[in-house]
Parts: sequence; structure tokens; C-alpha cells
Amino acid sequence: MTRKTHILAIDQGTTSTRSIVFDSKARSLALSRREFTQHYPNPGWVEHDVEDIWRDALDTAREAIEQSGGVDRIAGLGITSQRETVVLWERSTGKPVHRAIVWQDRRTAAFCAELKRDGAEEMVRAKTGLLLDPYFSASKITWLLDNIPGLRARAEAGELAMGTIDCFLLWRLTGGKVHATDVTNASRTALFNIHTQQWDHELLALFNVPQALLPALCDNSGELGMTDPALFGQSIPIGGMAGDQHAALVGQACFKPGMAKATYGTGCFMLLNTGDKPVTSHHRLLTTIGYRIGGKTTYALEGSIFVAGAAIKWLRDGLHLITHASQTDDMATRVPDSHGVYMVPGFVGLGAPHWDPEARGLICGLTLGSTEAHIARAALESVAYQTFDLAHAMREDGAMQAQTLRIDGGMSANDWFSQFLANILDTDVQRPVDLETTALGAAFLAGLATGVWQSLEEIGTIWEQERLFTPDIDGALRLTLLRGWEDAVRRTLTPPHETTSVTSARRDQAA
Ligand SMILES: Nc1ncnc2c1ncn2[C@@H]1O[C@H](COP(=O)(O)OP(=O)(O)O)[C@@H](O)[C@H]1O
Ligand SMILES: O=P(O)(O)OC[C@H](O)CO
Repeated sequence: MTRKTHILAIDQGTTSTRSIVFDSKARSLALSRREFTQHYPNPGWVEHDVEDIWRDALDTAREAIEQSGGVDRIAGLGITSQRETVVLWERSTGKPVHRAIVWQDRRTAAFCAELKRDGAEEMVRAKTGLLLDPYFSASKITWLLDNIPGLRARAEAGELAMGTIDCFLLWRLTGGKVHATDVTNASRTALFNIHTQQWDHELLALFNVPQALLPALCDNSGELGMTDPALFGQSIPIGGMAGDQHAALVGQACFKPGMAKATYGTGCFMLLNTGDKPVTSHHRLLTTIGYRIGGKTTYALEGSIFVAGAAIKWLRDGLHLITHASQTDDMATRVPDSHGVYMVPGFVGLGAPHWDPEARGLICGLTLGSTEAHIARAALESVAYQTFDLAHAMREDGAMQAQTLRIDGGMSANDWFSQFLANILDTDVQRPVDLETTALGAAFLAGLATGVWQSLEEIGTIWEQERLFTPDIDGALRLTLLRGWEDAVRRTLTPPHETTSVTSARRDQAA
């Protein structure tokens, strides 16, 4: 009999779906990837057709299995996905009742503001570690139940199931047998209490979400279900599941308190391992579950930036300045600086640390000397500046002592960006050999459950650095650049907001 030592990971991201097969040395044997259509039915709205997502998940998984030597070698499957995005489907048919409302969607901004005015934010923050913002799943579920005729009654009658993308994929992969989500994805819904690790009745009442909709809760690694044998020719044990950013924390082997990673995909999400205690931020960062294995929880502090690679995608698809994202590397190198141009990519509002859902993007400092290279460079720089604001907030919270940051995701392939990031953070930036860290993390979780790897310690020894970027910038220039960024952010925020990055004086002191 063929020894089963390969692990399949399905990584369902905001703009693309990938399936990768890894061997027991965590080497990628086969990768299949598809970009899918984004739907923008109204300004600030973002939707996904979940049948597109299911088709791509299945097709890419089948291709990767085929290219890696067949299903006989596959020991287990790990699922990871974009978080917060909400799907409602019929339990009897498995059919979605609406397109998924995506994490970037701002349609519930007014509802969240109303809840905030009613004084609900403190309770939400204390129980969930999150804020009252349209980013999280709960208000999106409320919107669907209140705006699509008949849905609330059907939900209350137990006819419908709710899930984030991980949960929907698990349901479909098991042929409708398992309705469950893992605790990391649950921790992003604003309905899950991160302290009791259960769905919370007070939160369900606040958002008016019927309990009958909710999935069961599970660890990130374990016996989560078996795939329907009709899908891949034989059943595969599903051994791992996690939100993509949490999977990346595992894929980057950030297993010790103080270790941090930032994943640069559509958005950028920086997670810092805080160990077995949840840390409450005083700078509007999120407290979240890092991972839970064998019932033991590791917490993380998270800074969420809504637009990172999406700004580069906009240069390509919106402005037609480039035809491929990687061109920005050369363009940024071509000019000595951004010529005073700043971009604040608030296309879908601003996330941490500002949390301003009504803010919109801005390019400032334009002169007749500004060129497309300056704009491309400003777009890359904006992602580094936003990361600085997160790292700074983590330091102010006393949580980040580490002098290195591990990076991954599509945008981290950009050498110029990675060096500028190290310069602006004044921190060493480590890039691993495999930038598909999210999928690797899901594979690690599945491999732990199926005996391919024995422990997190063993996984830690597999992580391998490809390149180290060390800071190489004049200190005074760095501070001037940061002041320019702070000024640009101030212009972007909607009135009564103030920049929540500390004042220049305090930051100069800290920097
Ligand atoms: N070389 C590059 N330089 C800058 N941005 C890049 C580069 N390659 C990819 N990107 C950006 O990274 C994003 C894709 O990363 P990926 O990790 O696949 O995202 P997601 O998981 O959110 O779909 C796109 O938004 C793209 O614009
Ligand atoms: O698709 P990504 O990689 O940008 O990640 C999306 C996040 O999970 C949203 O919270």
C-alpha cells in the first residue's frame, strides 16, 4: 500500500482560491490557483458568488491531487479561508440563499454606528476582543435576515445554516454531514465569546441572530470530518481548519509569545502571539484566538489593514498603470523617492488603529512633476506605513518586544516593498522560502491530526528563511516620511476622528 504522507491544503482567499499539496518536509509539490469574480453591487458593497468559490475549491483540489501523485498519497486535508465573510444556505439542499457578504463590505456601517451610540461597544469588546465595525460577520447576518424577504422566518424555523467560508466548504466537502466552524473563524463573527469559547446569548440578542443558524465549534486540528468519497475518488480525513491569518501564524511557526507575522494579500493582517492569556489593547487592536489545539488556546493580538495588495490590484485594474503587480518593484526602484506623494488606501474605510468605515481613499502631494512611478511607489509605501501604525500600537500596548517580523502573502514577493518595510519599521523582516504560508499553516494543522507531524516543536524546525531584510535608512529621513504619512491620514479620516496613531512628539520619542 502507498504510504500516505502528503497533505492537501485548500486556501480560499478574497481574490483567489488555491489548493496546494505539501510533502512531509513541507515542500510544495503541486499548486493550482484560480482568481474569481468580485461583485460590487453598490458603492461600499462587496459580494462573492459562493458557487464560484465551491467550483474553484473543488477544481483546484482535484488538479493539485492529480499533479502531486494522486489521492492514494493524501493523508489529510486542511481548510483555510478569508474570514468574516458570511454565507447563509438551505440545510435541505445546501444551496446558498444569497451571495456571500464579504468582510470588506461596508453596508452595515450605519447599523454598527447606531449600536455604538446605544453604548453596546464595551460589551462587544469585552466578550469578543473585537470592535463594533461592519468588518465582522454579525451585522452582515442581521442585514441578510432583515433585508431578504422570508429569510428571518426560515432561519427561526431551523431551515437555514450560517457559516463563514471555512464552514461552508466543510459542509460541502463532507456532503452536508458536518456543520461546524473552528474557534479562530468563530472569533471573528462578533457572536463568539473568546473567554468562554462559546456562542454568546447576549451577543446573539444584540444582533438578533437566531441560535438555530449557528454551526458547532471545533479545535483547529483534529478529526473534523471525512470528505464525501464521490469528490476525490476516496474519502480524505479533514484534520485542520483555521481562518487564513491564524493559519499563517501557524505556517510562520510563530509559536512563542512575542513572535509576529504579517500577511500581505488583499489586506494585511499582523498577528502577534501573546501566549495563553488574551491581551486587551488600548490602541484599538483586536484580541483574537491564535489557534486552539488539543483544547489549549493560544491568543493573539491583531492589527487589520483592509487594503494592502488591493491597492496594487487597483493600480492594475482601476488605473491601468501596470499590467502585472510585480512591475511595481521596478517602478519604485526607478525613482529616488515618492516626490512627496502619499496614498492613503481607504477604499473600504480604514481598519486598525483608526476604525473609520466612512473614510475613503486619497492621493495627496501631487505636482506637475508626479509620474506613475511616484504613484506606484506611494501605493507600496502606504502598506509599509500602515504596518508601522500597527507595530507601533502593539509596542505601546507593551505586547511587542520582538525585533523581527515574519512576512508572507502575494505582496511580500516584492523585494523593494520588503526592504522599505524593514526601513520604516526599523525592524528586521524575515521572508520564508514558501510565501504560501497560509496554506502551509492549514497543512500543518491537518498533518498534526493525521500523524504526518508530531508536535508544534517539530513544525518549528521545518520553517526556513529565504531572505532577511535589515533596516538601512537615515533616521531623520524615516521620521520625516512618517510625519508626512500622519498628515495624509489626518486628511483622510472623517471628522470627528483624530489619528489614533500617537501624536508626532510621542511617536518621535518612541521611534
Ligand atoms: N510582486 C508584487 N508586488 C506587489 N503586490 C503584489 C505582488 N504580487 C502580488 N501582489 C498583490 O498581492 C495580492 C495577492 O496576494 P494573495 O496572497 O494571493 O491574496 P489573497 O489571498 O487576498 O487573494 C494582490 O492584491 C496583488 O495585487
Ligand atoms: O484574503 P486575504 O488573504 O486578504 O485575507 C482576508 C482576511 O481573512 C479578512 O479578515
